[in-house]
Amino acid sequence: MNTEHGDVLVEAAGLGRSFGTKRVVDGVDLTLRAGEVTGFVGANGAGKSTTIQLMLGLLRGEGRTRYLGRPLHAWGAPGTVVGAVLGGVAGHGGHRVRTHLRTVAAGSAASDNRVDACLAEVGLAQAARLRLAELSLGMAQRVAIAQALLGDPPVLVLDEPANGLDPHSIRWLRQFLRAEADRGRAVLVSSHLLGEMEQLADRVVVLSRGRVVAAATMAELLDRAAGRRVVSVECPELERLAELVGTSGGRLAPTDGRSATVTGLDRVRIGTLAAEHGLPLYWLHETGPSLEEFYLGIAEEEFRIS
Ligand SMILES: Nc1ncnc2c1ncn2[C@@H]1O[C@H](COP(=O)(O)OP(=O)(O)OP(=O)(O)O)[C@@H](O)[C@H]1O
Repeated sequence: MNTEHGDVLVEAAGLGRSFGTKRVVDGVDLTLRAGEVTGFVGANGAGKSTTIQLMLGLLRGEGRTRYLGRPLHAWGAPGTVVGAVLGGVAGHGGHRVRTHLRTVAAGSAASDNRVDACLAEVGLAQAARLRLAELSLGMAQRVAIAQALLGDPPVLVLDEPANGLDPHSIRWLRQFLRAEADRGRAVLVSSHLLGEMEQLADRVVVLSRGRVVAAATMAELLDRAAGRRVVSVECPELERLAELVGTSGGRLAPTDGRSATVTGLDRVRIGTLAAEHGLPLYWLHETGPSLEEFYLGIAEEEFRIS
C-alpha cells in the first residue's frame, strides 16, 4: 500500500460502549497517521482495551472506524491493513514458532515466505524451531508481533505490549516500534504509564473513565507539564531578572530580598536569560510535577469536572 508519512490511515469517531449501566467508552475519537507512534494512555480500567476492540471490530458498539477511508470489513484481507497484538501468542504450546506462524499465514492470506521475513524483523530468526511453550515472555511478545506483521499491514495496534517485560525487552520494543513508524507504519500503542511514552510516542491520547481528556503531540504535553513547574532562583539583581522573565512570558514572585520563585519558564531558559544579560545567579532549582504526575493531574481535573 502506498502511503506517505503524515497520511491519515485510521480515523475512529464517536466510539462508545456500555456494559450494563456502566459507560466504559464515551465518544472517543482517534486518528492514526503514517510514520507516527500514537500513545494511548490511561489508568487500569480507563477503557483502552475496549476502545481498541471497538476499533478492530471485535466488539459491537457506537461509532465508526475507517482504515484508509473504508471500514475494516470492506477490505478483503484485514490482516493486510492492520496487525494487532492484544496479548500473548494464542497457539498450541507444543507447536514450533515457525509452524505456528505458517498456520496463521495460511489462514490469513499472507504468503508463506513472510514467516521467515517477519521472524527476522523481530530478531527471532534463530528461534524459529523453539516450541511456543518454551518461549520467555519477551520472546512470546516478539512472536505475537511477528504474527501481526505477516500481512505487512500499514497499521499496527498493540494493547499494553510492555506489560510484564523486563527493561531490556522494553527497550527493544521501544526501538522496534519507533523503527516501524519510521518505515511509514501508523502505530497505536496503549499503556497505563505516560512516562513509558515519553521516548516513544509522537502523539498521546489520554483516556480517563472512557473519555479522551487530552490529545496532543508529546512535545506539547511536555511543554504543558513544564509550564506547571516552579523554579526557585537567588539573584542579587532580582528586579532586573524579574523584568527579563516578564518579557519572556514568565512571572517572578520575590520571596525575600534576593530570592524568588518563577513560573512559566523552565530553569534552562532562566539560566540562559541571566547569562545573556550578565546577571549572576546563586541558586537555580526546578520543582514540580513529573510527566507522570502531570498526567495524573489531568485525569484528576477531568474527574472533578464530570
Ligand atoms: N465484557 C465486559 N463486561 C463487563 N465489563 C467490562 C467488560 N470488559 C471490560 N469491562 C469493564 O470496562 C472497564 C474498562 O475496561 P478496559 O479493559 O477497556 O480498560 P483498560 O483501560 O484497557 O484497562 P486495563 O489496563 O486494566 O485492561 C473496566 O471497568 C472493565 O471492568
